[in-house]
Amino acid sequence: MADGIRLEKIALQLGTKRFSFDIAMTDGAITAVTGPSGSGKSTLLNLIAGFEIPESGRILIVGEDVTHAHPSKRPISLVFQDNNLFAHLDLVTNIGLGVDPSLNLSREDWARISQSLERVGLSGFETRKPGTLSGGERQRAAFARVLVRKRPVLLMDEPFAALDPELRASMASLLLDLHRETGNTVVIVSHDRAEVQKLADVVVAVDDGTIVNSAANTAIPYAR
Ligand SMILES: Nc1ncnc2c1ncn2[C@@H]1O[C@H](COP(=O)(O)OP(=O)(O)OP(=O)(O)O)[C@@H](O)[C@H]1O
Repeated sequence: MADGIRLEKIALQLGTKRFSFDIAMTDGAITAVTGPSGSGKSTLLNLIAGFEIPESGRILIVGEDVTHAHPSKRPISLVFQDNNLFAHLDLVTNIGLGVDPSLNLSREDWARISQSLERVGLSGFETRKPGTLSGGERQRAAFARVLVRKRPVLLMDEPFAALDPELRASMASLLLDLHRETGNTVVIVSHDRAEVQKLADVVVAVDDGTIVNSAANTAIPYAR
């Protein structure tokens, strides 16, 4: 199968910590990244997103070498722990910027933005600024932006960590719906075993700055 994301002989040092990654993630699959705290899971996502540049090696996304490309030039959407929402802008504007950075949006685009807020349970929050939301609401707003952006690659770092179990499960189902609709390549860092089982096609284990295991999720796929 084609590679959605490929990290070829990547080497990076941050402070005293050395990282080396060499892995191919299948196009159109959901890859869960697991491992102990401090093992390098976020660093792996930061490399793919372009927030860290490797000292050597190459990063390819859907076949294109993006090793030195600016994060905004990579075909990815992100839901990271800090949500990447602009504090001074309301939610519809934050999500609208995800569709078009110059906010040149059609009536249909605005309708899709409202629908995405509705899908994550944030109807009526359109004019709220991120600072007035709870941590879980901010995570859901960041996910609403992903729903309208529809990029081929989605990177998520503990996206639902601040949510209670019920909401967490419903956001995981929404992620699966999006994945089935778009066939996107998803990389999700998660500590939640049930979530990994439910979502992942492949589970990658990171330890001490490198990948120590990569295997198909043994959960019965039809149970997803
Ligand atoms: N800019 C930096 N300078 C120095 N050390 C760093 C830097 N960024 C990350 N590290 C270190 O690299 C290691 C891996 O960090 P990373 O955030 O990738 O871990 P993680 O597996 O995502 O952890 P967690 O599950 O706790 O979020 C940690 O020991 C961290 O302190």
